[in-house]
Amino acid sequence: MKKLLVRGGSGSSQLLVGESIDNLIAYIDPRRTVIVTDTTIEGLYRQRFPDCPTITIGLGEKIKTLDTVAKIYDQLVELEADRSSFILGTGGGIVCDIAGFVASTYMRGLPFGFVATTLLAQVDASVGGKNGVNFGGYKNMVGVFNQPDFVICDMTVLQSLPVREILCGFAEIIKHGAIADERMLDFLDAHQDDALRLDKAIVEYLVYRSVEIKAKVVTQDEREKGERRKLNFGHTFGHAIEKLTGIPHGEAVGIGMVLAAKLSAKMGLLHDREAARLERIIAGYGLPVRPPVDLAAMLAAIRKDKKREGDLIHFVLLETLGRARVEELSFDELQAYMSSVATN
Ligand SMILES: O=C(O)C(=O)C[C@@H](O)[C@H](O)[C@H](O)COP(=O)(O)O
Repeated sequence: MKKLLVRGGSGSSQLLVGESIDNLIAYIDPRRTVIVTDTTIEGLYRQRFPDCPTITIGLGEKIKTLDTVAKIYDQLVELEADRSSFILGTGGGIVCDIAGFVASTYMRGLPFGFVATTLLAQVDASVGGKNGVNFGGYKNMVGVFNQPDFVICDMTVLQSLPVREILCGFAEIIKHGAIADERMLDFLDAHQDDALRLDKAIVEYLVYRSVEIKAKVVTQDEREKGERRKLNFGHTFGHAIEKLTGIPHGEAVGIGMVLAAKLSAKMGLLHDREAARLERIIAGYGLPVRPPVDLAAMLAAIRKDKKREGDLIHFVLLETLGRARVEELSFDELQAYMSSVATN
């Protein structure tokens, strides 16, 4: 097991890559813990959870709402959870986002930790202290920055994931390579088959390296005033596509990264050959690369993005593979560049 640390304003978070869920008891006091999980994880791992009260929520992005949050508050009241309680979010990104938000707001905040059970949650969603829910159909519109005490990433639980879910995790891994480490892209290229069959050593390296990149950025800029914006590479188009089509987050981010790389090339930053290479890597990991909706619809959805300030949007571009930069673009500029970018 390898440990990393995220230092944030609200405290530090220990990231435990390769730790087993069977050692959970070393990190919590079961008498004070309430587990928040979903029906799939409860079915698969209930026997391995410590004996604690458990709140089980449904599945899918549609339940990531304030209604679900309110239902969890009701159950916490029922369980007489108080300020000495501890919330353990056990599941994928949706469970972690909701559980972290509930823990951060119930009685003005309880301590919490995560067991991240999907590849996407291990490399991204559970790390960095962004906890929140969707509102009005728009992604993560209501939330807080608040670090979990710990995140456990147990590699063995990944074996039970559906293929489509695993591929979504690879989208965020590729993103970390694209913004911060070209050698990681080389590695992803060279070890594609082993990575896709979840070879333990290969995947553990990719999870560790992703978390290392993310932990460094978040420690520098927890509240996303500058450097952290780069972690949103591919997410401006990605969130728009996710809202418009309902396809899974990682798939939408894969398409969003292809579009952002093409935009970077159109703006004279990234070489066309590099944009094409990134697209090839994304496609090689079984992810879609063409937007299933037209540009006008995506731009309309982007107008509601959190990164918009007036008529400007902070857009993450690539200068080269492994190096990102954030530019303020007006919607007119974005439309002008994108209308000459091939999207089919
Ligand atoms: O942690 C971050 O910061 C990120 O932007 C990582 C993203 O991959 C992640 O999906 C994040 O939750 C998106 O945040 P949002 O603020 O754009 O909703």
